[in-house]
Amino acid sequence: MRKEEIFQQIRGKLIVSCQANEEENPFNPPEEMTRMAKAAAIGGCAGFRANRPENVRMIKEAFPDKVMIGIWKVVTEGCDVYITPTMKEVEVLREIGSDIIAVDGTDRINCNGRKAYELIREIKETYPDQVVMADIATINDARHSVEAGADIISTTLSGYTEDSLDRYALGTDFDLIEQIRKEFPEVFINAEGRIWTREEAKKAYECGADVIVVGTAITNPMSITKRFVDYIKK
Ligand SMILES: CC(=O)N[C@H](C=O)[C@@H](O)[C@H](O)[C@H](O)COP(=O)(O)O
Repeated sequence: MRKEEIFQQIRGKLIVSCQANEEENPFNPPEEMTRMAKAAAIGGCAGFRANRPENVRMIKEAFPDKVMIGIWKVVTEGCDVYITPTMKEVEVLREIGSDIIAVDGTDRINCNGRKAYELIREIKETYPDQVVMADIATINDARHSVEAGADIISTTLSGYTEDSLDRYALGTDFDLIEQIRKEFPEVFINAEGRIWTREEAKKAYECGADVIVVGTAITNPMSITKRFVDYIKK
């Protein structure tokens, strides 16, 4: 899919992140995750975000016309960067039908000793037509990622990096969406991370997002249950 076509298909819509990374999660097998994706498709989502080749492949095969954001989380000891960290993962995700590939766009040091956002430039130099989403945590990350050539800036990592940990408790990072929109009026923004309600989804758009990704609140019954259980215990 071409970039313009992708943007047109997802602008103003909902993308559902279909991930069940915990071993004990009953939706962990790709067949189960694809079933979850089917439910999201029937509900009207415009695309998916999926982790690991087996999930990306199976969901894309089931829904070839919907936009797929492919990621591959690889955890390396002693390294904070885990979302699609190197070209090796990028090559595979491209092969199996990721319309968009999301990578870490922070300035943290990757397992290969380079800053994470530098991978964006490498992807764009090797595959100029590949649409790249930069998962960032701060406005500084957004600056680096835009300069490196990212097509989409996503708030995914706000609240999860050392320099943004204080954002976690605040829920969706609306301030960051606004900051990015103000500084980069033309950039395509994805709001992602801790969107739990329809009101928050709407607000993300009002703050300047072009698209939103919702994960846990839709596709993780384990976390949804725990949230209720913890709350009524209080
Ligand atoms: C920080 C990190 O690794 N985020 C991941 C990125 O793919 C996923 O674990 C999230 O579920 C996804 O971003 C959607 O967010 P939420 O589940 O909050 O709607």
